Amino acid sequence: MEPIEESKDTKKSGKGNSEKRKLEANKELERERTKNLQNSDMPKTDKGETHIESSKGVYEIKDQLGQGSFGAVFMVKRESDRKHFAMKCESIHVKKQILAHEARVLIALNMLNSVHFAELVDLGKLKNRFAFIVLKLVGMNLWDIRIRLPNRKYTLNTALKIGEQTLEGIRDLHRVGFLHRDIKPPNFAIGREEDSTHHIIYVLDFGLSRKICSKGVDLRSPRTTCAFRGTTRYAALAAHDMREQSRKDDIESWWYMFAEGIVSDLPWKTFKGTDRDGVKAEKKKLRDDKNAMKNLFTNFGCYDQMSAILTYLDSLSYQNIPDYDYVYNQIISAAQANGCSDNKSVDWDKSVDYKGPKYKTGEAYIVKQLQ
Ligand SMILES: Nc1ncnc2c1ncn2[C@@H]1O[C@H](COP(=O)(O)OP(=O)(O)OP(=O)(O)O)[C@@H](O)[C@H]1O
Repeated sequence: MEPIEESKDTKKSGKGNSEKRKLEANKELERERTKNLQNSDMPKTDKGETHIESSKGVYEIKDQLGQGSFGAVFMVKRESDRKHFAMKCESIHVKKQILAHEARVLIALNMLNSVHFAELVDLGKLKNRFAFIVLKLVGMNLWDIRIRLPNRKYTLNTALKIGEQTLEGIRDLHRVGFLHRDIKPPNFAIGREEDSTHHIIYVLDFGLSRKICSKGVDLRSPRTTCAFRGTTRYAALAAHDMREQSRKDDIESWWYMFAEGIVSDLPWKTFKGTDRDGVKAEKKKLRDDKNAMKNLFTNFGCYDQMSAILTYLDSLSYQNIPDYDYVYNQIISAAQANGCSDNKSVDWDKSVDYKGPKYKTGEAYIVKQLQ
């Protein structure tokens, strides 16, 4: 699989080469040590630790679904009703504990009743080992779906429907007062056929999310400088410039992800995650050189709309709340121009009409009672 070059949460260093190498080697050792500690904190199914208990119920650990810097994610079965869920476990040896933060974001989102977020069903702790949250189980992520398609390409109809749902998901996250700050295809997944949610797209992973609203304040004041947050390929220009991100920057990252869904290969596809300046230059070129934008989208019949969205996003400043409905209307305009009807099937389920959720226009931008 072609990996997405990651570049998260780092600061550029002005150190000399040998010092840098030494630092890197030490960091690598430390990472290895922490990873071993973290692994030993996780449930030990091979040693008979097959059940995890919370105050609400008992979960049998089935398969491991994924691993991250935090610990691991398991598929579990709830004993009481034999339903399957995902259990995300965070070792106590993780330096930056984020699970409690993720749980807070999910609780706010569950109150919103948006379809785009996995329900948080339980949470708990195993003393001196790990904390866990239990979530609705979702299906394949958008990255894995695309790279399994012929020529790793979505049809335009599918790319536009994904654009519509992911935009709505991000808007809803903003409505409860959080930025995501790591918008990328692996952080969105479809639901599962078993519970008929496989046409719904869910937003995952709130590890880098940041609370931007508090009582009576629609947006926190920006810090003068920030560490880079996000993934180079999809990072907004503000993130490249180490500036504070706001709602518009999540939507700019969404634009790069959306554009990739349409054309498959972004001009900076082969750049390494560490080459942030190179990627930034390519992103700037899309703005400065009309032909670059034209060449990217003309064959896909949506140059006007993609160009209009990016021009609009670039006109926004830190404080502005984006007009999500305007962006959505551009997607609809592209769909109409290219004969993509509302129920035309999507690439991951070709045999039936599409029955995914429709974007709801006119929603309140900020849900005050959730702040
Ligand atoms: N609700 C879920 N249902 C099914 N699988 C899940 C669920 N949540 C997470 N996973 C799986 O676990 C993996 C890691 O989870 P998640 O994306 O939340 O962690 P992460 O913080 O992104 O990890 P990383 O450190 O790699 O960024 C996902 O890629 C996915 O495969």
